[in-house]
Amino acid sequence: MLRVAVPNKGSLSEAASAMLSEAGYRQRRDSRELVMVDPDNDIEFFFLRPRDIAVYVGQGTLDVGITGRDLLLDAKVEAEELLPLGFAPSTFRFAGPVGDFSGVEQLEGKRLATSYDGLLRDYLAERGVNATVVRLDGAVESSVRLGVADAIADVVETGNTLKAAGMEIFGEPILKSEAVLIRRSGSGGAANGTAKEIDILIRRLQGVLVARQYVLMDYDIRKDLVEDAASLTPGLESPTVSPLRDSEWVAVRSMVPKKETNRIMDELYDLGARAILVSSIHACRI
Ligand SMILES: Nc1ncnc2c1ncn2[C@@H]1O[C@H](COP(=O)(O)OP(=O)(O)OP(=O)(O)O)[C@@H](O)[C@H]1O
Ligand SMILES: O=P(O)(O)OC[C@H]1O[C@H](OP(=O)(O)OP(=O)(O)O)[C@H](O)[C@@H]1O
Ligand SMILES: [Mg+2]
Repeated sequence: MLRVAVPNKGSLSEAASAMLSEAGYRQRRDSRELVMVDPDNDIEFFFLRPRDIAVYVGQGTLDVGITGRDLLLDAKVEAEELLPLGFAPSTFRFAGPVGDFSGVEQLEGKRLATSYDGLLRDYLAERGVNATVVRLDGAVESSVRLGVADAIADVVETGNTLKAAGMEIFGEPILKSEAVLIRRSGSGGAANGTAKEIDILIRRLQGVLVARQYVLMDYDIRKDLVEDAASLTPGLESPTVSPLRDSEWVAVRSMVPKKETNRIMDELYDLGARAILVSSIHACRI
């Protein structure tokens, strides 16, 4: 039975369970449940703190897990990313009181508060900056006002928390993060059964990602324009072209990135396509 770690609380929890449900796995109904078996899929879910998930997976206690890329790298464990999952995007950045800092080099000798000290120490060491790292559990934005630090390194999503604390970001982003599926490093040679189960999980999650990112587009076009139309909607492999009763025309079906739906419809219409229909993809295997 495959053992999978899922975030039990915080920014990743709901979206992770939603994605697993969409991929056809049973998820817990009560947020206090710590373990849940999905017998139909021969898989067991363990609901854990996202920060700890890398530790369990790194130790090999659990086969795979969902956590943040930033949390994975901060934990410094023997675990690696298998698949980015496209939710919980964030950036790990420096911030300080408005006007105080403009670059990382100004951090020499300063005190920096963060909840991600592993990530921050690596970054400072790579750039040869000597600063004191103050490890805090959360509400890091308050540390400067309260005199514990001169600047911070923290997760920024909308930037609203920083703004409310009278701070601004400076320097290049330290890390761009999102939720990721992880496994123990070098477990490519895992027991055959487990490797196969992990492959199925990955394929199912990829199916959800594609269903979320693509739509299905159908349209009719005159036969002589089909090559131009196909270059607008190349699809993943190649568009399906079917004959119509009117032999001058064909019907085309293709997958299109959801974000580009309207631009592509406009361009197809200008080209001469008609009856352009868009439908969502419920599930798929690529
Ligand atoms: N606005 C956000 N605040 C915090 N983490 C976020 C945010 N958006 C995305 N994330 C990502 O979520 C993960 C952190 O999840 P975690 O549950 O530890 O934090 P949290 O939501 O701040 O929970 P808590 O503060 O209650 O522990 C990281 O990978 C982080 O990059
Ligand atoms: O850029 P924003 O959209 O404002 O989001 C980022 C903020 O959200 C998180 O805090 P959280 O609410 O988890 O509190 P915490 O600091 O106690 O973890 C994070 O640590 C930042 O403070
Ligand atoms: Mg937090």
